[in-house]
Amino acid sequence: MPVEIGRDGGLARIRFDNPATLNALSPEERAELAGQFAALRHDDAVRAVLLAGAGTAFCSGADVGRMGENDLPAARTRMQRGVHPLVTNLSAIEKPVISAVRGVAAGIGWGMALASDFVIASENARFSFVFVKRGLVPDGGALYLLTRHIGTMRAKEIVYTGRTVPAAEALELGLVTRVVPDDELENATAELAASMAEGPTRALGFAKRLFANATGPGLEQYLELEALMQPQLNQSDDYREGVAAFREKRPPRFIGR
Ligand SMILES: CC(C)(COP(=O)(O)OP(=O)(O)OC[C@H]1O[C@@H](n2cnc3c(N)ncnc32)[C@H](O)[C@@H]1OP(=O)(O)O)[C@@H](O)C(=O)NCCC(=O)NCCSC(=O)/C=C1/CC=CC=CO1
Repeated sequence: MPVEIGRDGGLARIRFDNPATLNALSPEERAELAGQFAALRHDDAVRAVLLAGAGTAFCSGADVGRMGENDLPAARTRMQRGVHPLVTNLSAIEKPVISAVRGVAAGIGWGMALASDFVIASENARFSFVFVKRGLVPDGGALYLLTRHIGTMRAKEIVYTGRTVPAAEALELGLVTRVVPDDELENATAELAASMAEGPTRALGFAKRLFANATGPGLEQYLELEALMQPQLNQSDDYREGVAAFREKRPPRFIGR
């Protein structure tokens, strides 16, 4: 199973486990994960959640090998049923969620980390919204979350270039909670997760809901707009080229439509 679920007292652990693709997620795995997030939300025995990746990466986002084209209605349905529940169900877990990021966190992989309450990164962690390189906009609420964390000006530079943000810069920007040496990542996150799992779960959950409503309109409203745009890009020549370029291991040659 490429997504592993484990329990340790009040702590639920989720591990993305497909190291050959840097833990990319297929559509089926995204659906499975969204279901797991919904279950964790309603499980009173769960008091904190830890997300991590197997091997050298956190998660490289959607499996590009599985990225194809859909007609407009199908692409919209896929966004609303297959991508958005991942981030809405994760954000709706009213318990502390901790992401332990080693190596790559890209695309929806970074989106899930951004939707967490704590991001503990190892010194080799690197974050990127590669969407622009595939001719797409960031989805799963990534742009919304990034803007809330660092403001529009800095978010635009990261989104428009699709560049990689190394751990040290992510810390400076306020995109991660802490950076630790690689060999301390497990201990640092286990300690934090254990203390959160022993916390006043209800108060922490309410604080989380207040944070979600502290600035601007809600994530769900934003996602409606996203679901109008990404399906249109899914039909474009530049999307086709972006996916082909990744598969053929060459830079994309975009034509602007
Ligand atoms: C920048 C990278 C993340 C890391 O680069 P690097 O460290 O040089 O590692 P690579 O050599 O490129 O990768 C090692 C192997 O893993 C395979 N791989 C990596 N990422 C993926 C992936 N996402 N899907 C499938 N396979 C992947 C890679 O091919 C290598 O395998 P081989 O050794 O056999 O060749 C870089 O890897 C990279 O850019 N990866 C792709 C990132 C990406 O485009 N993610 C998807 C973004 S879109 C998204 O997340 C979500 C959605 C939701 C659904 C629908 C539509 C859009 O978006």
